[in-house]
Amino acid sequence: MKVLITGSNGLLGQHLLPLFIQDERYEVIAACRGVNRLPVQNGYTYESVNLRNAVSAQQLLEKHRPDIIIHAAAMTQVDECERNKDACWDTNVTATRYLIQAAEKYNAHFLFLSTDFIFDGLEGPYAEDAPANPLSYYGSSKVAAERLVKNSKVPWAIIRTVLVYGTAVDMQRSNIITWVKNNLQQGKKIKVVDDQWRTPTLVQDLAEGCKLVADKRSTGVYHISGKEMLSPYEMAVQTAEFFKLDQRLIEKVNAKTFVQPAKRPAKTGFVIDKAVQELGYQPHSFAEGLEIVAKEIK
Ligand SMILES: NC(=O)C1=CN([C@@H]2O[C@H](COP(=O)(O)OP(=O)(O)OC[C@H]3O[C@@H](n4cnc5c(N)ncnc54)[C@H](OP(=O)(O)O)[C@@H]3O)[C@@H](O)[C@H]2O)C=CC1
Ligand SMILES: Cc1cn([C@H]2C[C@H](O)[C@@H](COP(=O)(O)OP(=O)(O)O[C@H]3O[C@@H](C)C(=O)[C@@H](O)[C@H]3O)O2)c(=O)[nH]c1=O
Repeated sequence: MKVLITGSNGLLGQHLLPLFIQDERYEVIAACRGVNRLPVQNGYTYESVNLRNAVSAQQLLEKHRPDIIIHAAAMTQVDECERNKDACWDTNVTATRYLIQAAEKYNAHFLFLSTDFIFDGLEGPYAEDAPANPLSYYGSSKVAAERLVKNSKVPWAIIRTVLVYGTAVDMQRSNIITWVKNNLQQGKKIKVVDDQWRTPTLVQDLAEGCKLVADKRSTGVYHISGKEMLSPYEMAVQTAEFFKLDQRLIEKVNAKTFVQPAKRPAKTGFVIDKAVQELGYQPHSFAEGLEIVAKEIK
């Protein structure tokens, strides 16, 4: 069984690869732009490709004809997406369309990664059937890409997740744990909001959720996230406590004073009952997640 993982240099991609490489049922193709940044360099095929290029995307699938495509590649810097809408659309929507068109030629199973940012955050936590109403351009691009997936002719699954944390090699963007830890360790003050709510997701749990969907060839929409609802402020305090760092450096702010270029939905978070019941998905708690991340950082 051939599986293609796009965005393999990214936070999720770097944790998906080892899961599939160690499962001898799968032949793994990793695809990303630029050089392969993965620490493990054998046991799979790496393809350097810019998925915004239609011919490259087409040729990637024609060459390998993967049975399963896990499309994790995206432009994930939400504020950058607001400032550079064309790049955001080209990467998150147009590249997805190219892959779907190529997959339809031989009916590959298409697994698409999406986000809680498709919701407006007025009524979280959200189940899979909640109506989308994105506040950011990034969120809108994911709504558009989901629509392409849902209207495609291939068997598809959409995995939505929330505020992913963990470590990876050469991460292009920090995440809440590494951001809080690095700043406090350097004695820097940080302003953290206490009026946004998320169900933060350990990257290993998200990777496991994707593997469950792939193994079972499940189709439909699944919410795969952590199980606890926390504010970034609570996450920051728990991170400081865990790493024995100075909590006085954490200044509690709210959306009135803390403004980012792209509007964030206030209260998202996911109801994960469907994934638990249908897939056997079982995420770690945030405290367990901190333990796991701490072991990786050492
Ligand atoms: N992180 C989070 O909190 C959440 C993530 N998600 C979704 O999960 C998925 C994975 O996220 P995550 O791993 O954190 O994202 P990352 O930003 O860590 O990784 C995304 C990867 O996609 C690659 N990529 C971007 N543009 C292209 C392109 N044109 N051609 C080929 N590769 C490209 C990037 O390459 P390069 O390394 O060169 O930049 C990067 O390796 C994404 O679809 C994201 O929207 C959903 C909710 C939350
Ligand atoms: C940078 C920063 C963030 N925060 C809060 C805001 C937010 O709730 C949380 C994370 O903020 P960031 O801007 O780092 O991350 P953000 O862009 O909000 O993360 C999003 O990424 C995309 C890919 C997704 O799909 C979403 O699920 C979500 O994970 O931390 C602060 O309170 N203070 C700060 O200085």
